[in-house]
Formats: sequence, structure tokens, C-alpha cells
Amino acid sequence: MKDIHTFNRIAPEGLQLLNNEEFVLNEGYDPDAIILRSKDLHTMAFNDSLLAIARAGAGVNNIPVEACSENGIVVFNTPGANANAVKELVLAALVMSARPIYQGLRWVEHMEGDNLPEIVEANKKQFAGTELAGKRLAVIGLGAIGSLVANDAYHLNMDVIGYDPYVSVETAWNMSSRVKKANSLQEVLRDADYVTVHVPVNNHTEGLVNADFLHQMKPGAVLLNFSRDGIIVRDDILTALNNGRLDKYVADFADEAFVRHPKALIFPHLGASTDEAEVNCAIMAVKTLKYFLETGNILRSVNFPTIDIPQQSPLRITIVNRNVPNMVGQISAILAKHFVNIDNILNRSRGNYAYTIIDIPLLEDSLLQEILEDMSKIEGVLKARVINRREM
Ligand SMILES: NC(=O)c1ccc[n+]([C@@H]2O[C@H](COP(=O)([O-])OP(=O)(O)OC[C@H]3O[C@@H](n4cnc5c(N)ncnc54)[C@H](O)[C@@H]3O)[C@@H](O)[C@H]2O)c1
Ligand SMILES: O=C(O)[C@H](O)COP(=O)(O)O
Repeated sequence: MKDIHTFNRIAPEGLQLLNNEEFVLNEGYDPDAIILRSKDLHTMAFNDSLLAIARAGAGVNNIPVEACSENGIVVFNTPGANANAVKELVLAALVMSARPIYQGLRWVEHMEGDNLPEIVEANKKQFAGTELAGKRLAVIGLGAIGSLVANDAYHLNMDVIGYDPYVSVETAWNMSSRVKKANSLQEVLRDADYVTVHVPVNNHTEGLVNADFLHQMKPGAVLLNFSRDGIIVRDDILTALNNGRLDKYVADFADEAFVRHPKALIFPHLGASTDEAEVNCAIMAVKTLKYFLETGNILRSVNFPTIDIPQQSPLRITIVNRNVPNMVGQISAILAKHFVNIDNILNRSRGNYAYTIIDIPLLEDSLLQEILEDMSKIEGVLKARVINRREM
């Protein structure tokens, strides 16, 4: 039995894929795996038996990924599973930035009386806006969300330019050839009336939107942030809003500094909050996690390499180790010492870490335990476990 702990509301369509014979939900204190959305795990102490954390969503900045790697915990996310939901909200935000819809709705709510139609017609001019067609939109980060936003904004007749120095081949294939490609931040920002950012927050992008970034924007442009609050320097945005350099700041992240600011439009982190996205994320997170727990294969991890080989032997040993010389040599030497034949072995690395799968014939439990203990003692082995195909 594997014990899965959940945080936040995970759609039942996903959780029901965890059958009762193999998995229990939220029962023990030492889970084998965690499924969560935005719950912050940075202060959580990890139990030794924790094998994996699956983020039902895209951003993993709520998970201490480096600490997980150090503890041999594989972290997964659900790439693209909520991208359409975010794209639709960004399109709504674009329209809401061009036309004072929100202000108009709030105004009409407080009107009353039989002559309402006349009052509305006489006063509606204060809520006139502008159109998106013909305006330039800069999209920074052309991943799952940014590429959808860029393609659809083009169909709104916007002049779309994108910037992503690490764009994936898959995205490149999906992008409309009408979306212009910028080679630098300076180029993408220079003439844009609207700038929308869709990058993950990490050591390279934290504070990306700073005074220098804002200075490169066209005066009076609108900035949309449906990425993370960590990508902006709050005080620099406030200065730009107050001195008129920035016309509006539209964001999906609540911050006391902006919620009542007359030039800010703040959404309560609703990007992925649609029925469809919640179901998509839950199903992808559960399937990814279940596959890892049952087979040891890794798909969609943010800290370990992709590795996917069929298990043909009864026993599979999986080892999370540091990416240092002679790991495979030491691991195989332990098997050789016990005269255990290796049916299949694969080692893949990613940065400072690596993952090794070894398929072997059936062994006595006591011998298997001894081998696993020996392997766990190798300097640089962070976690080792056995998958018995007959038990799965
Ligand atoms: N508001 C929400 O509810 C919501 C929902 C989903 C995702 N997000 C946020 O949006 C981010 C992006 O999501 P996604 O699904 O598109 O992820 P993704 O991984 O598919 O795309 C991110 C893209 O950013 C690019 N990138 C990275 N650093 C860059 C840089 N310095 N300059 C330009 N491009 C850069 C990458 O190459 C990649 O193509 C997530 O990490 C998350 O923080 C927010
Ligand atoms: O990174 C994400 O996927 C989003 O920010 C969604 O977060 P949520 O699952 O808490 O809505």
C-alpha cells in the first residue's frame, strides 16, 4: 500500500484513479507521495519514506525543489494541463485593460430607478475604451501558456511579437508563423502597447520586471503578469505606475501594494481555476505519480531526467543518486558480489543528480534487503527502492 497525502482541492476525477488496493489517501503521517496545488511546502520537514511530490499545475516555486533533489524526492508538474484556462483569463485581462468594463459594471450596479436607461446612455461616455486590434502585444516566455496567448492574440488582429531564448521545438511547431520573433528583451519591449509575461519564477527570472525592464517599455504601455509575483520588483512597478511610465498593471497575484491602486487590476490567482483545468491537472498529476510509484519510470519531472523503460524482470531496483563518477560501477559491483545477474540497467543524469534503474531476477527477500542496504550506503546514493512486479 502506498500512502498519498493531498493538499489543496485536487479534482476527484484524478484522485479516483488511485485504486483502493494499492493506495490510501491522507491516512498516515509519513506519506509515500504528495499531490498538491499551491500549498507552500518550504517549511515542511520531509519524512524518509517520501518518494515523490506531484504539483497539479505548472509553477513549482511552492516546493523546495533543490531540497527535494538532495533528499532523492522526485518532483513532477503537469505541463500545459491548465494552459488554456490561463490563456482565456489573459485574453479577458487584455480586453479589460483596453476597456473599463470592470468600472462600468461596478457603476451600473449602484444605479436604480425607472429612468435607468436614460441615465446610462447619458453617462456611458466615461467608460469608453480602446481596441486591441492593431496594437502590439509582446509575449515573454513562449511555453504552454505564452504560445497560446500569442496565437490567439494574433487572431484578435493584434501585432504579436514573442521572446523566449529557450523556446522548445514543440512550441516552435505550434506557434503561428505570423508571430514575430524578438532576439532580445529590448527588441520585444521597445514598441509594445501590451506586455504579458509567461515565464516560470526561478533564479534567472526573479525580479525580471525591474526598473531597467520598465524603462525599456514604451511609455504608457500595459503590463500583464499571470506568471508569478516573484518575477516583478514591486517598488519599481509602483514607481512606474505613479510616474505614468506604466499605464496599467494587471496581475493574477494579490499584493497589498496593488489591490486598491487605481491603475492596477488584480485577480485573486484565478488563472487555473476552471473545472476543465482542475480536472486536467489532477488527472495528469495522478497518472504521472502512479506510473512512477508502480514502475519507477519518470515522466514530467522538474528535477530528475525522463526515463521510461518497460520492466521485464520480476524485480526492479531504482536508485536516486548524485551525478558523480563510478556510481553505476559501485552499484553493479554490489550485485556482482552477490552473484546477481543484471537483466537491464539504465542510468540517466540531469544536472547534479542522476537516476538508475536495474532490472534483476527474483531473489530471496533477505538477500534483496541486504543488497538494498549496501546500495543505500554508497556515498552519493540518495534513495533506493525495490519494485516487485508481482506485487503491483
Ligand atoms: N496564474 C496562474 O494561475 C498560472 C497558471 C499556470 C502557470 N502559471 C505560471 O506561468 C508560468 C509559465 O507556465 P507555462 O505552463 O507556460 O510553462 P512552460 O514551462 O510551458 O513555459 C515557460 C516558458 O518560459 C520560457 N522562459 C524561461 N525563462 C525565460 C526568460 N528569461 N525569458 C523568456 N522566456 C523564458 C521557457 O523557455 C518556456 O518556454 C508557470 O511557471 C507559472 O509560474 C500561472
Ligand atoms: O502554476 C500554476 O499552475 C498556477 O499558478 C495554478 O495554481 P493553483 O493550482 O493553485 O490554482
